Amino acid sequence: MPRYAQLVLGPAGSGKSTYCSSMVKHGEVVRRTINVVNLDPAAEHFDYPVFADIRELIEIDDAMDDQALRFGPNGGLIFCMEYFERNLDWLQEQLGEDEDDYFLFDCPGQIELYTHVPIMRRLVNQLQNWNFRVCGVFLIDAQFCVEQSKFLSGMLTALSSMIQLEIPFIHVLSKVDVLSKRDKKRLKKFIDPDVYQLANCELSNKFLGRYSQLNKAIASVIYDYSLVKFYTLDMSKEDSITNLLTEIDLSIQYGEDFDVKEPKEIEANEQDEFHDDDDS
Ligand SMILES: Nc1nc2c(ncn2[C@@H]2O[C@H](COP(=O)(O)OP(=O)(O)OP(=O)(O)O)[C@@H](O)[C@H]2O)c(=O)[nH]1
Ligand SMILES: [Mg+2]
Repeated sequence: MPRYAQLVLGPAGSGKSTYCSSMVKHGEVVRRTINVVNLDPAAEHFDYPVFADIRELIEIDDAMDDQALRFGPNGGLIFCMEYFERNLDWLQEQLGEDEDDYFLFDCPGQIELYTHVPIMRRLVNQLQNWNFRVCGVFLIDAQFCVEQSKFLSGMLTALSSMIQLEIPFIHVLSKVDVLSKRDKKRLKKFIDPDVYQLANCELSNKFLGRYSQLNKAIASVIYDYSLVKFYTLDMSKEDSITNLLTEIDLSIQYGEDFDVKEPKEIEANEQDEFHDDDDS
């Protein structure tokens, strides 16, 4: 039986850890076990029950306090992730070998990990060797959408991660509950955006107008990768979480391998329950 993994990605503060804890809570409601692994050596706070924590292997202070290394926060984080990459047997030990496990990996927000540093790609390869079906869930703070150029830059980061990791991706606009009614209406044009229209919309802005060729080129790259589908996540609505999890499960064919109960099996179970009721 395959195992299932979501790499929860996105810029710092986009809502990755909050997403993980809301998925765990949702799992409890629908009686599904969803485990979370913290992969952020610099994490200070999260409120989900952590199944495995990279900080038991190495944490950011180990790198930054070392007088010989003399790292700053970003260099220290990359150092920690390189150390993690050399010690993936630690992760294997933590994950165990149970079948049809479902894990969320709460990843660091540093962009370097998704542009040119190969660590996350190696992690994906290793998880796939351990029989995991892996997808990327990329969060962009919906408040980014107030300005098209910010939104386009968020999309480029998502595109870079897609190219780097070569796994199915679900793109999420997070923190929708924070938006005003007006901004929620404006959001519609970002869910299935006409990227060309977006790229051109700032021509009026004198400064940005000079970059119209660049914006058009960015738009065509994004369009070619059919990146433009976004899902919204409004934490205040249970069905928003349900719908998003359904899309993600589809992208990793979660549940396709469960043995479908034959009708007679279901009937027999119902009979048993029926008799049990009689005996009680
Ligand atoms: N209103 C609202 N606030 C949110 C939501 N998701 C996250 N936040 C807030 O946004 C801030 C950052 O959320 P985190 O979940 O820590 O973001 P993160 O991506 O894990 O951040 P890093 O680990 O630093 O990269 C916190 O103050 C959260 O309470 C949301 O859906 N709605
Ligand atoms: Mg976090």
